[in-house]
Amino acid sequence: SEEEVVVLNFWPSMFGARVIMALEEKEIKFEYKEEDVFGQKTDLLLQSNPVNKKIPVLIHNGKPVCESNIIVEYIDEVWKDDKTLRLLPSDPYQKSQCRFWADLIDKKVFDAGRRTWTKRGKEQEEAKQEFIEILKVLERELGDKVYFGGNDNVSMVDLVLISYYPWFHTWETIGGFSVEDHTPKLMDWIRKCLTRPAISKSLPDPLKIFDRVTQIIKVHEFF
Ligand SMILES: N[C@@H](CCC(=O)N[C@@H](CSO)C(=O)NCC(=O)O)C(=O)O
Repeated sequence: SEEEVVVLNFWPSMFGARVIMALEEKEIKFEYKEEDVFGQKTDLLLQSNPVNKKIPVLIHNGKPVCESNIIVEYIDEVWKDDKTLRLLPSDPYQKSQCRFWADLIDKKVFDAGRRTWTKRGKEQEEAKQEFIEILKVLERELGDKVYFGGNDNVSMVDLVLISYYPWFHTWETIGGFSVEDHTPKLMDWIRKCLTRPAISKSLPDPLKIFDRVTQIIKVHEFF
């Protein structure tokens, strides 16, 4: 087809991963462009996202879309026919709940997770507790469903939360805890998501992330 879809990404990014997973789950062809966001940003990135200068950016027929969850909704709206997976419900109320959980995850999981490796002592302990607490809230929300999106397919909420999974190993190792111990049913959901090729092939390798973080800690002498 004449559609041109380009994604500007940075391989460890949970925000970029959910955009890639959305494209893969909906079987949309796209061109992947890696950005060295903490080094030299390309002119394409600076022109495509002049306000925040961040990845991910989706460029659809030359038009840039920024902010990961806005990109996922755009993808869901633009590519929708009866044989394409829908990532958000069409019912306004159900859609509002989907947005609520995606927003909560990006507020809480990102912040607490990051502090499990950037803080030490009491602050690290607090971050660990917060992280485990939000996972428990999410495990309760999942309940007996297979996915957050229901029993047969993933939704935007599943993609947003699973996009953090590659970071769990780092947070558990540095933080000294195990997600499995606290939220076994959420671990089952993770394993279920990872059986989906569109998800497993789009997520960065947890060990590569761990290596990168340990390098950052050494270089910045965080502690
Ligand atoms: N709210 C945005 C966050 C994107 C972001 O932080 N991108 C980071 C890389 S991943 O951590 C980024 O591009 N940072 C470059 C910079 O801050 O200059 C979204 O959801 O898309």
